[in-house]
Amino acid sequence: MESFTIASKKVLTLVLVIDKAGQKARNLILLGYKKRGFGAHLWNGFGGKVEPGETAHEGALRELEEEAGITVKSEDFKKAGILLFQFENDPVALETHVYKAYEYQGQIRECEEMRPEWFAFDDIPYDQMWEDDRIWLPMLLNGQDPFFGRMYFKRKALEKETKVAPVVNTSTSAHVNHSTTMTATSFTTAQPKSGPFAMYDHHLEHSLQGVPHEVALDGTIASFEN
Ligand SMILES: Nc1ncnc2c1[nH]c(=O)n2[C@H]1C[C@H](O)[C@@H](COP(=O)(O)OP(=O)(O)OP(=O)(O)O)O1
Repeated sequence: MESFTIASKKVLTLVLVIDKAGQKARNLILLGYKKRGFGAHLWNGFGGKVEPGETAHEGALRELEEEAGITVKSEDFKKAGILLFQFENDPVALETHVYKAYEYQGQIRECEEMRPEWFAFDDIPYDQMWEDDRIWLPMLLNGQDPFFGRMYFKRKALEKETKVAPVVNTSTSAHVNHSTTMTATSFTTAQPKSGPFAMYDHHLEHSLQGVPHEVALDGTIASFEN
């Protein structure tokens, strides 16, 4: 897979907060509707880039507070795995550290980037999420973690501008050229499913001896966190 070679990577975090309701009520997961930026118009966990000087654990807690308004005690925060996202013809991979929490403190609130909402486990909006989520999220919810996944994405064919057919104005019989141009943004808004990327391939490993801590540039696990 020549076009998926990694030269460098960015470290990101992704946090899933779960409310285990007990036997009678339904288990719930907190997702956020991303209002802007990378992955806009998709539901996702909370997270973002790890800042210089931060560990992934610290960055994940910070992003959860910024995006959902809640805090989690370090001891209630569990590493669920690493997902390495690679994009065709893009040498920068996204090494995403995934965490889960069953307890939290504070009031959940919306921010300018994310709109949080609880979903029952059997009502998760997978058709409005990144395509890889339906592969690993059920594993996380069933306690089949830690996992390590490599997900390969191809950019959808959006670079070329798409002309919409001219419209005939029947009242005047005039041929009005309303041809418009579809941009990546309008495509994403109209068809939120998987955003402007399509998943091309994936490899998922679990039952690892430890939780992956870092991924080497050749895509293999560099070290474990125990
Ligand atoms: N494919 C896929 N599946 C599931 N989750 C993700 C992906 N790709 C991703 O990037 N993500 C997650 C990982 C992060 O939680 C976010 C992306 O973070 P981003 O919004 O770019 O980071 P911030 O630091 O918040 O960004 P700005 O504040 O700088 O806009 O999506």
